[in-house]
Formats: sequence, structure tokens, C-alpha cells
Amino acid sequence: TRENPSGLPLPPGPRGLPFIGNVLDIDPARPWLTYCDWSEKYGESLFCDLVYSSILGQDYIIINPVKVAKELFEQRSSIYSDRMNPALYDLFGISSYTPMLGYTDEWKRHRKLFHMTLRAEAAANCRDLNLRQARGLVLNMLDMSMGEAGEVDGHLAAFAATLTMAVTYGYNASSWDDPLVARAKMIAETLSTELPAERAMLFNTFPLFQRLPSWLPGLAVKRKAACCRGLVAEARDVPFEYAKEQMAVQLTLAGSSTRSMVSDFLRSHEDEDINDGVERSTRNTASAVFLAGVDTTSSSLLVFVLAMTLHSDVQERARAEIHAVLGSNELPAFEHRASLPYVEAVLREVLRWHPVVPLGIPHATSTSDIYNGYHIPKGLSVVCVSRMSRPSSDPDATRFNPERHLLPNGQLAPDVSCTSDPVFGFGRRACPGKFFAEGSMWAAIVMMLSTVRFAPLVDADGKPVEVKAEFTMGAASRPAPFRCCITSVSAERESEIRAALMSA
Ligand code: HEM
Repeated sequence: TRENPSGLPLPPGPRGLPFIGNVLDIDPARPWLTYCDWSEKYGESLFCDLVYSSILGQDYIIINPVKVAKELFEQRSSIYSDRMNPALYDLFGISSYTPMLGYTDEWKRHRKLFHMTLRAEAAANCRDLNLRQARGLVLNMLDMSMGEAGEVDGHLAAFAATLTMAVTYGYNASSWDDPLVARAKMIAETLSTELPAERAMLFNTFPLFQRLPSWLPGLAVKRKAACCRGLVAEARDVPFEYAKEQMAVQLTLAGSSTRSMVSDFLRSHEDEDINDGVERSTRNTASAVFLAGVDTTSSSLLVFVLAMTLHSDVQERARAEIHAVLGSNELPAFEHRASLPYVEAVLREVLRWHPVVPLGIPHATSTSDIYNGYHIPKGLSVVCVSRMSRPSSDPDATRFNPERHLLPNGQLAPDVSCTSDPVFGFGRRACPGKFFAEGSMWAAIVMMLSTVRFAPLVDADGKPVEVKAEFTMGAASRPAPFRCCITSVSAERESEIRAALMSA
């Protein structure tokens, strides 16, 4: 990492302490705020757009404006598409998941598979499934009398999880408690609590930790890792075997077969012998879908529910638009999407207002580079904060305002789409599930807007209980617990939905 044949300086940045670097300077709960401050202090003032820092032996550059992210991650993608792979990932058994893989042939195989099933046109095949699950979601919500965030969240997570299992394995999970879904959920929860970036770096900086026994104080994480490794193997293999068995049954019955990521792949190799390596890649890619797709989608939908609870005016305007296009009982479908620009603007604003992966996933450099007269070493972690940047020059940036995506004539501003939003990352590592994610989010949002109303709860004196726009902090960020009231907006539409679900 330290080789510097160009002799050029490293980008400017805060001076760190020996060994631990800048770890004490960072707000651990909201690191992006520290990064934004650094960007202003060291980056912008020196017209550099890059900040250099070192945390527990790992060197970082922090990039802020979208322009720079595009230049590095898109135009120089062969240098900036690697990942750091801390030793802790191996301990947890997740180093073969797509987001963790380096810029290798194995990673390219994973991305090919994602492209096959979830590229824009292929994701469009999931529309019926999206709508069906979205109908189930609103009925579950209507069956709640009032919304404890935990309960709303549970329904949103079940929506994302069942959809993901169906699209990946053709598996129809009955509920959130379904054993396959529950196992995958447990892994996602373990990883989010046990694998903060600082801990991963600590294990890399002090390899001794990896060799010490797990019963030593402070090393309980190693016991949890062992337990997680077993779950990861089951979550990878059990649904995969299910998909294979289903294909065999369908072939025997010669009936119409359910499509899924796994069955599409197996079918495309029907005439060849699939070697172990290729099958292993497919298992790993498929299990990464749940890990990367469920929490991100359900947290973004919870951001929507929070925004609607806070902004009844936005909710009513979106609902009026749906009503004008569909009347009082027709159910929303994808063919209505182009006629609902305000609903589209709401979706874009949900993604912009509070990105649920605030710092994306850091990229790493696979060779050294020179940018703007600065030396960028090989093996450096590159963190992009462009999404969280709230320039003081734009006080409007923290306001939830879908209108920012509309032209004065009410039509959508044409220059951006949801899937080109920086919230999904940049370049070759950009989120491969983004088309699927925005399709499923649109289905859920339009179905919720058309059928249920979100409002703050009312206390014993008839006053609305205050709801605050507060968020949990960390690598993944979601609304902090809040309560809301959920009511039906149209008896006709509710009964249409029940009828549609009965006949499905
Ligand atoms: C609103 C929902 C979602 C958001 C905000 C989101 C965001 C992101 C971000 C920021 C990255 C890192 C991009 C980068 O490194 O530049 C990423 C990567 C990834 N996402 Fe998503 N994502 C979402 C939904 C999904 C879904 C539904 C799936 C699967 C169907 C998925 C699969 C992945 C995978 C596999 C990666 C790793 C890609 C790689 O390393 O090459 N995501 N996502």
C-alpha cells in the first residue's frame, strides 16, 4: 500500500494518532457527519474533493461530490471496484457473499447471474409478484388497529422477505415465521449487530485476535461467529436444494414451472454438467439476495411510512392523484405508473431523504492511482458520502419534499430516475438489485397510498402524539421506533384487494 513511485503527496486529511489513526475523531453513530466535516475542512477548502484518513491501520479516502464518485467509480472502474475483505468475514462464513467479494472472476460470475435475473427487463417480469405481495402487505396492515413501528416494520420486512424468497428460489414463504425466512433473518440481524466496520478492522489490524480462544473475555464475537457460520451454510443450501427439487418435480409432471433466479440458472445449464464451482457460485449469489435485499427494502419502506405519518399533505395529494387515474375501486397496477408522476416523486424522495445505507459499501483500489495531483495508494478503502452531504448552502436538503422531482407542469423532472440515484451506489459495484428494489417499492407504496392512511396517534385529550424524524445510526440506518395510526381509506378498494387475493 505504501509504494509511491510518483512521489506525489497523499490527499489532505486529519492528523491521526500512531496505530489507531483517526478512530477517536469519528462519531461512531453517525460517521458520515464526521466525514462531511472533514470534506469541508480538508477537501473543499483545498479544492481537492478527497480526504485521506487512517483508522486502525486501514487507509481510507473519503469522497464527497457525486461528480468525483462518478469519475473514480465509473470512469476508472478497473481500479476502484475492489472490496476490502476483513478476516472477520471468514469467521462469520460470509466472505463468499457478493457484496464482500473482491474484484475477481468469482465476483464477475455472481454479477452475471444477477444480470440474468434482475436486470431492468428481467425485473419487470416480477411485477405480478410485486403487486400480489403488496396487496397482502396492506391487508396485514389493515388488520392492525394502530401502528406500533415494530409491527408495521414486521409487515414490511415480511413483504420484502417473502418477495425475495419467491424471486430467488421460487419459494412461497407463508409468513415472516416461515423457517427458511426466519433463519435468513437471524443471520441478517447477527451480522448487523456483530459486524460493525471498526470491529472488522480491529481483527485485521491485530491478527492475534483471530487465533485467541473464544472463551476469553471480549471474544464472545468468535462464539457468535461460529454459530452464524452454521446458519449461513444452512441458509445457502436448504432453499437451494428446495429449488432444485421443485424443478425436478415440475419436469416429471411436465407442468408449467415456477421461475426463479436458481431455476433460470439451472435451466440455462440443462445440457451441461454443472461443476461444483459453478454450483457453489450460484448458491452464494442466491443467498446474498436475502442478505442485501430484505433489510434495505423494508427499511426504505419504513422511511416512507414515517414520511407519510409526518406529512399528511403529501399523502393526500398522492392519494388524490391515484383516485383521479383509477377511480374508487380499481386496484393500482404497473400500467398506471406513467400516469402517476406525483407517486413516482414520492418514491424518489423517500430514497433521497433518508438513504438506508448512508455510506454505501466502501470500494477498494486494486492498483495505485493519481487523482488531481495526489497519490492514491493500492489497497485503500474508498468511502463515498455524497448521499449524506447536506451542504449548509441548501437548507432545503433535509426537508421531505417530493416536488423537488417535478417540473412546474407537474411532470417528472426527466434527468434522473430512481435507479440512477446515488443511493444505489456507482460503477461496476452498483446495486444489482436496484431494478427489483424500485419495482417492489413502487408496488408497495402505490398499494399503501391507495388503501391505507397513516396518521399520528391521538392521546386521551384528542391531541396528536408527536412523531419525530429520528433514525437509528450505523452502517444501515432506519427510522427509530415511532407509532402511527393506520386506517382504511376506501371500503371498496379494500374489498377489491381481498377479492383479488382470494382469487390469486
Ligand atoms: C432500497 C433498497 C436497496 C438499496 C438502497 C440498496 C443499496 C445498495 C448499495 C448502496 C450498494 C453498494 C453499491 C456500491 O458498492 O457502490 C448495494 C450493493 C448490493 N446490493 Fe443493494 N440496495 C437495495 C436493494 C437490494 C436488493 C433488493 C438486492 C437483491 C435483490 C440487492 C443486492 C445487492 C448486492 C448483491 C450488492 C453487492 C454488489 C457488489 O458488491 O457487486 N440490493 N446495494
